[in-house]
Amino acid sequence: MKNLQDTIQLNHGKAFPWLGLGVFQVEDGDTVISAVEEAIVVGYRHIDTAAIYQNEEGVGEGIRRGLKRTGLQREDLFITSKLWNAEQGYDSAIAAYEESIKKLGVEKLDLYLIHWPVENKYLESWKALEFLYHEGRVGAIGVSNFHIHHLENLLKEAAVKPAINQVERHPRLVQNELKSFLDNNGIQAVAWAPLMQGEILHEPVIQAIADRVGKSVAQIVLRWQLQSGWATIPKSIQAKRIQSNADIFDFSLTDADMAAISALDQHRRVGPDPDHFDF
Ligand SMILES: NC(=O)C1=CN([C@@H]2O[C@H](COP(=O)(O)OP(=O)(O)OC[C@H]3O[C@@H](n4cnc5c(N)ncnc54)[C@H](OP(=O)(O)O)[C@@H]3O)[C@@H](O)[C@H]2O)C=CC1
Ligand SMILES: O=C1CO[C@H](CO)[C@@H](O)[C@@H]1O
Repeated sequence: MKNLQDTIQLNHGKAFPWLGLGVFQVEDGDTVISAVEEAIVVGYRHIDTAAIYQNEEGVGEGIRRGLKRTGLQREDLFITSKLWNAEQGYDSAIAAYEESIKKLGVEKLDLYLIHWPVENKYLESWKALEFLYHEGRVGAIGVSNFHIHHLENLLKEAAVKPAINQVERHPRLVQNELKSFLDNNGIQAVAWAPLMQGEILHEPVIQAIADRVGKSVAQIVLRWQLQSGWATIPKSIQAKRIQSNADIFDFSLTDADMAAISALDQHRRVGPDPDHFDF
């Protein structure tokens, strides 16, 4: 990937940007409106939200303002939202999708994800997402927080393969086994908490690479994500960081840098393990 507008061809749906803006814990209203608008102005083309973030209305307004300022069209952007756990099931998933697009003020989403693999519910929810996809009401469908065993179970039943699996991934949780499984099945890997929600930003091994390359630790970590084949969605509400997190296309990490960062793996999560999440 050479620039911020570079994309990945998913197994279905439209071209998917390598880098997007995440908006978890971003307050609805002015804060999320400004962050989304700023991101679009500096060149982001993907916004990742979820019903549970309770900011879809502000995200929609930020998108409209960003489009106005840049002269871009809705189809130039990639918008993702997610089905919350309480709404899993066939009819409830369809109703939740309708609610999300209404709040965002868009005709359809480019990608709708099952947020967590709620046991005994996610297969039924997937059938609802397949229905929306076959009807042309959503551009692509995918999953989030699915372990290999959830995916194996889903793939046995699915008529449409998930386009992506969005999971926690950073230098303390490298997820190589899952990545190989996704590669073998043509499913794109997407990293959430790519900066470990800030926890990885003082790591000396990465700091040394950052000093040598002349980039920040955050930029090195985000570059490591992309160079290892993971698309990603860092969150920031600060204009300078939104900008600098996207300024990662003018350098490359060496194989030794990549290996040194991956060697920091401790299989450590900042979020819940999908197998033990209290739904
Ligand atoms: N599918 C799922 O279950 C989940 C999905 N997600 C998605 O992934 C996105 C990213 O993950 P998230 O949990 O937000 O964590 P991130 O790893 O993106 O970290 C965000 C934190 O890092 C700070 N930060 C961002 N950039 C910099 C920088 N350059 N220098 C220093 N600090 C920085 C932010 O603060 P500030 O804003 O002040 O800059 C914020 O506190 C979410 O926003 C959401 O869209 C997240 C969790 C679960
Ligand atoms: O995306 C996420 C962030 O918000 C949720 C909780 O409120 C998490 O469960 C989820 O993974």
